[in-house]
Amino acid sequence: MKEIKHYINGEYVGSANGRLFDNVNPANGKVISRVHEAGREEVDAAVKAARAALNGPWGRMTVEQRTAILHKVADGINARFDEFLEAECQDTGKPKSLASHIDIPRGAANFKVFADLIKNVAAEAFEMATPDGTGALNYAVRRPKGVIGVISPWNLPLLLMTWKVGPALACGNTVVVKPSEETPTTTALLGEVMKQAGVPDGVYNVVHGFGGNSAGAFLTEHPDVDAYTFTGETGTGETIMKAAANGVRQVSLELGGKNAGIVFADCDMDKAIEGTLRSAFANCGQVCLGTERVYVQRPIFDEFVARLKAGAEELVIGPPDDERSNFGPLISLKHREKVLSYYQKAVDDGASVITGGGVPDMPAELAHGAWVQPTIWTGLKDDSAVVTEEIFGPCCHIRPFDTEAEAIELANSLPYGLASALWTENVTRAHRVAGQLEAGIVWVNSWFLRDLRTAFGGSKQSGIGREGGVHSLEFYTELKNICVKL
Ligand SMILES: NC(=O)C1=CN([C@@H]2O[C@H](COP(=O)(O)OP(=O)(O)OC[C@H]3O[C@@H](n4cnc5c(N)ncnc54)[C@H](O)[C@@H]3O)[C@@H](O)[C@H]2O)C=CC1
Ligand SMILES: O=C(O)/C=C/C=C(\O)C(=O)O
Repeated sequence: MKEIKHYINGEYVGSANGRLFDNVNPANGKVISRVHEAGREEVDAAVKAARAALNGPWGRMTVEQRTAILHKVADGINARFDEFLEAECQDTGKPKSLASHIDIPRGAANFKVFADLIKNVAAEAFEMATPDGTGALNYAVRRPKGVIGVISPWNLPLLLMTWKVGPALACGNTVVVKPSEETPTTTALLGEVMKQAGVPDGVYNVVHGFGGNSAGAFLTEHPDVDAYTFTGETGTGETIMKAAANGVRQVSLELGGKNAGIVFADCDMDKAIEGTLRSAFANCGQVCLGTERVYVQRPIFDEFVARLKAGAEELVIGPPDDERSNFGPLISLKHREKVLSYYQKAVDDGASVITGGGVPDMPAELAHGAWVQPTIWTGLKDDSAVVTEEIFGPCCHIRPFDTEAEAIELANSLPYGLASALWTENVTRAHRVAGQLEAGIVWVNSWFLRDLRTAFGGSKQSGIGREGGVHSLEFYTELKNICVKL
């Protein structure tokens, strides 16, 4: 059986504690590899290697040298595209048709975009008057923040890990990555690409393991990490923030959501249906930006529900290699238990199940997979847990509304504020409503349309800080002001 080891100081190493855990393909329940679980010893070695590389070859490189290497990393991912695709789809069970268009290309793009950006962002300068009349010049320079702890989730493993590692390295930092225990493979594979691209040893380190009382906690408790970037559940974000408070380390947190879609009667129905189908069901609903609450203006409510139901029932449930499949399993049987508990709760709370609500019949070879049906409900009260809590599954509740003000109030009613999707052909209404939604990202007549230069992150309990474009550079660098008396 294949073993997945830590990548520390440019070498693949096993755990001194001898502990390994299973990596399971959620499409069929088969163990695909055994993964070394890091103890404090490996985490410490990874942080030390990262510190040494920061103070050594990586820290001494010019921006041009560094960014040329990061372009080679992107090229290296593309050169081994099929290997990354296979690994990502085995770990997650997601359709290759999805991962080949989103996960793997974005893995490469995350290095290219930030390598180019760092070369083209100017820092500020201010001339000032002084009492003696000679004046002074203030100018700012950017310096790497240091050793960055990267803790990443399982839903878009390569995409979300490189979304952090790309800009962190472009800015001259070094990293210790703790990928999700569910999806260790592409993060491990990236070590080989880094080595081949000429990234000095110690710049990119990977430790595997779980969260609490394991690699995740050991990393956030390590005193020699300068900042943490995390994507995942809000509760985990709180735990990481508390650990980072020791030593006053900065955090960038992209957390949970319970995103609203608002569909006005003046929308283009075809676009609204297509976009809502993707936002509710893509990646089996395991996208933090996904829509789990859909508010539809009353005159088009029945038609919208009927058409979304028809679309959901046309999804092709199947394993990654099946070219027709556009709907894979959940990440694990454990996660399926959580999702199914909400499916049951919806029924208990009196929902009308428009479609789905259970587990699909699958052929024998997939019977042990974490399959679940795409599900749509109507008729729940606004305070049902199904409508207020992040489920992170392929499901949505649709509720009618009458006025624009009511839709805005409903959308803003929860403590989350990650993303919203708005469907209307009235451009004035689009701007008016978008401006009032309490969310870090608002899509109008689209969903998951990403320009990597834009600010990305959540408001309220959906996160702290923004990444993307110059905002990533803000987080991954320290701005130092130098004041020169002339
Ligand atoms: N992209 C997103 O917004 C994601 C949201 N979730 C949400 O979180 C729920 C639970 O899924 P999990 O995988 O358990 O998410 P999680 O937030 O616990 O895990 C994400 C990452 O954090 C690490 N982690 C967990 N506890 C930690 C700790 N105490 N210290 C340091 N690192 C820690 C995990 O090992 C993993 O690498 C899901 O049902 C979903 O609602 C999960 C994954 C991604
Ligand atoms: O496009 C991105 O950078 C991120 C997309 C999705 C997430 O952040 C998520 O699902 O957590």
